[in-house]
Amino acid sequence: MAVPNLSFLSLLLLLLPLALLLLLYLIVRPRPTKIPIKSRHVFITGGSSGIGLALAHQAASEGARVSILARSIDKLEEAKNYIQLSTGVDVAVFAADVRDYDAVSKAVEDAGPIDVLIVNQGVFVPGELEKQGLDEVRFMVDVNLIGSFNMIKAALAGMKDRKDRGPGSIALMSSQAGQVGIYGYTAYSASKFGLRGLAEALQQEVIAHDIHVSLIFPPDTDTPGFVEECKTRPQLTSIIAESSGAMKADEVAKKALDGIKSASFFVPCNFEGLLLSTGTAGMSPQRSFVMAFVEVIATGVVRIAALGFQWNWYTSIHKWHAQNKSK
Ligand SMILES: NC(=O)C1=CN([C@@H]2O[C@H](COP(=O)(O)OP(=O)(O)OC[C@H]3O[C@@H](n4cnc5c(N)ncnc54)[C@H](OP(=O)(O)O)[C@@H]3O)[C@@H](O)[C@H]2O)C=CC1
Ligand SMILES: CCCCCCCCCCCCCCCC(=O)[C@@H](N)CO
Repeated sequence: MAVPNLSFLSLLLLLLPLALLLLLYLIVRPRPTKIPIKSRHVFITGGSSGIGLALAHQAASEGARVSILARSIDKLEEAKNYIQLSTGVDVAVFAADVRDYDAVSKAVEDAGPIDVLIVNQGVFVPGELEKQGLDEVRFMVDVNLIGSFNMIKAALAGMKDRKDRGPGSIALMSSQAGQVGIYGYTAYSASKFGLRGLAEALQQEVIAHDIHVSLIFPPDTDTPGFVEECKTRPQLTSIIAESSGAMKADEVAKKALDGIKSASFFVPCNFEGLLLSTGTAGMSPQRSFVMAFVEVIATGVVRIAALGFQWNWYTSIHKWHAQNKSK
């Protein structure tokens, strides 16, 4: 009697996950798709430094027509020369501040219709809110969040009008601090969490036009901006951010471009990022039925890991305060 029961049980154990996989395969929306890069117009904001420059270099190497936008014309020219020397590709440069809608509109108009828009510009001034001026708070929200609205708003009509030029992409550079709030990043995290709401709503609005939204979540990344940030970063911010290690700009750019090409909505960049994306999947769209399966199966365990990280971070915070009573 025990033998048929056992084989029935193992059959069930095999069939249940298969049935779940089949169900998820049938229901995941939007449907998976691919975004080609070669011979297409890739427009990158903040493309003169760090992650944006690495993205511009990578896209140019893959045969894209690349445009970069940032404020400083000197840094733009330097980036242009560097990419020209190492890939032979001539990159178009546009000097504009993303906070200036008219300037950004003019740049988009001059650049011509965009196939892949990478909204990557960002500023980060770390510090406890109590010590931070509201001008600094506004600066981060303006550049990181409102600047992204300006950019998308300026490019959207032209992108929808692509006709038969193939699927389009709008990618937003968030941060792991846009998935979990981190000490010293009240304004920065708020600006990056804002991008998630923007991205989720926008994806629903542009899917009928074959435009696909990606949200990229890098950990600390070695860039000129990061070197600057580290000069004033609170010790506790560094202690907590270290949980996810650090990456090179080229590594982040590669992950980001791969994520854009596979039209992934969430684009984590390292293993901790994969855990973080699984743990914060919530109501975000998921195109991959395999990743959806991982999310469904792993959510409980990942939540335990998340609580473990919070335990560790709060322990560090209490310890730090005990050792620095005067501050
Ligand atoms: N480095 C890191 O640790 C991480 C970075 N990120 C995010 O990645 C993105 C890029 O960061 P990173 O490469 O480190 O930054 P960098 O400071 O190295 O480069 C920032 C780029 O954005 C441009 N930029 C800044 N402000 C504006 C503005 N108002 N209008 C137009 N362009 C602007 C800069 O040029 P210019 O100054 O001439 O305008 C530059 O090209 C940011 O969104 C950041 O939040 C996410 C996670 C980690
Ligand atoms: C469920 C388990 C999760 C496990 C992993 C959690 C690790 C989170 C670490 C967050 C680090 C945030 C760094 C932000 C970097 C950044 O954006 C600044 N350098 C400014 O640019």
